Amino acid sequence: MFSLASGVYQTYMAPQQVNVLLVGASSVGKTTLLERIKVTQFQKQGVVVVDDDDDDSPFLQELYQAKEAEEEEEEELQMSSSLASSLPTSLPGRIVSRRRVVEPRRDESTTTTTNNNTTPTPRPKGLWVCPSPPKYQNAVTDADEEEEEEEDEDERLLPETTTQTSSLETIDIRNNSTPPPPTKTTTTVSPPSSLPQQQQQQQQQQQQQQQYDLKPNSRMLPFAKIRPTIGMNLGQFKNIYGAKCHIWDVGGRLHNLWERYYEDCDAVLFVYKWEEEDVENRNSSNKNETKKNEDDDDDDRPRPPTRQEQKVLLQTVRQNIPKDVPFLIFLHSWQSPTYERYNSIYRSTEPLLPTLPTQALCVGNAGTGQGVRAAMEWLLPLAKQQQRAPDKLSVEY
Ligand SMILES: Nc1nc2c(ncn2[C@@H]2O[C@H](COP(=O)(O)OP(=O)(O)OP(=O)(O)O)[C@@H](O)[C@H]2O)c(=O)[nH]1
Ligand SMILES: [Mg+2]
Repeated sequence: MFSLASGVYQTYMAPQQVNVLLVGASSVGKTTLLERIKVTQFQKQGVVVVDDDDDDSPFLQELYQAKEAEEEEEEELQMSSSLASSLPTSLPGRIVSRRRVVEPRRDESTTTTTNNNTTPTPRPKGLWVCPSPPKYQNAVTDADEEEEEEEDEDERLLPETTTQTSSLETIDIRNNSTPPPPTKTTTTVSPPSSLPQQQQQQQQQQQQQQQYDLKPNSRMLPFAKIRPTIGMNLGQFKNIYGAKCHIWDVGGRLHNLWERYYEDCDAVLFVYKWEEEDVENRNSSNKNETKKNEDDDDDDRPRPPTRQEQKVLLQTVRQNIPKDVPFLIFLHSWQSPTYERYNSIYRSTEPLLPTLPTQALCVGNAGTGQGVRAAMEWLLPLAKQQQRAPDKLSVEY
């Protein structure tokens, strides 16, 4: 009888569970992103579903307006560099996705070109640069949001001076043949004293920057407490966009074990660290200094990955994930991505741009939370939808 009742509950009433695989090269900020997600305020229910055919939907009108405004600002920027200071310094997040495809209206693109003898920024054909709705632009202050796991909450509210160590549940996957549920827990957190003081101060300053979509009374784990992942960190969330969500943050150095998760995941969040200058150039031009920094640093992190290394990893994961599984690339920019830099980011990352409706690209910053909510808002509802009707979006354009 009990099993019958539980079966009925599981089938009709229990929230859908979505397993998200969080991968990317070593030290690109995956665990930091997971920590940020823990303190981000999400909605419990699904979000507005964008109907691409409905030109009159308020969401699309908002997009058109945002695009017009953006192009006007681009023109002004080109005309006078002094105007740059009046632009917003940062945006909460943008998503490029084949799913929200709207061809630009002809009249819009022509107005931009005629007035100024300047060519508008080329956009990849059929792609939309989608800004987050304005309601996300300020940190959310709703007080009625229930918390997730109680234990998570306790950890976040610990005072900064606490000596308590573990806040990340890490699972050693090297000898396990299957992913969760967790079988072994180890600690990845160590006291911040192992980092040089100057570095700690810099990281603290970084974290004191504006925070986006932070849950009331929450504070993110300091960077200094985030250690390299040897195994897998499991993030469990009771309700994000109406789904029970498990996030599997698998360490970058164990990338040959990622494949164990491919079959069981419902969505992939690939973190790609974006920097103006490729690490490869920086390393070769400044080898001595890098060596010195490595010696100073007690952290046992490998050197940051080059663009090429990240692309190879990305390609490998993409090839092995079924096309109907939502795949979001989180372009992690450690400097808060500013308004003016978005276009250069998109241009220099063309190979990362989505080719399927189930793929998207989002620029963000795990340190400040910029873009994090937008990313999850795209990923989770789509993963839920795909679980129900897997073939709906898997057709190639
Ligand atoms: N300034 C800044 N530093 C960051 C940010 N995200 C991560 N970091 C730093 O980068 C370090 C590495 O980040 P992790 O989140 O551990 O990277 P990871 O991808 O999980 O690395 P592995 O576990 O080795 O695969 C952190 O300890 C932070 O010091 C960010 O948004 N801004
Ligand atoms: Mg990690």
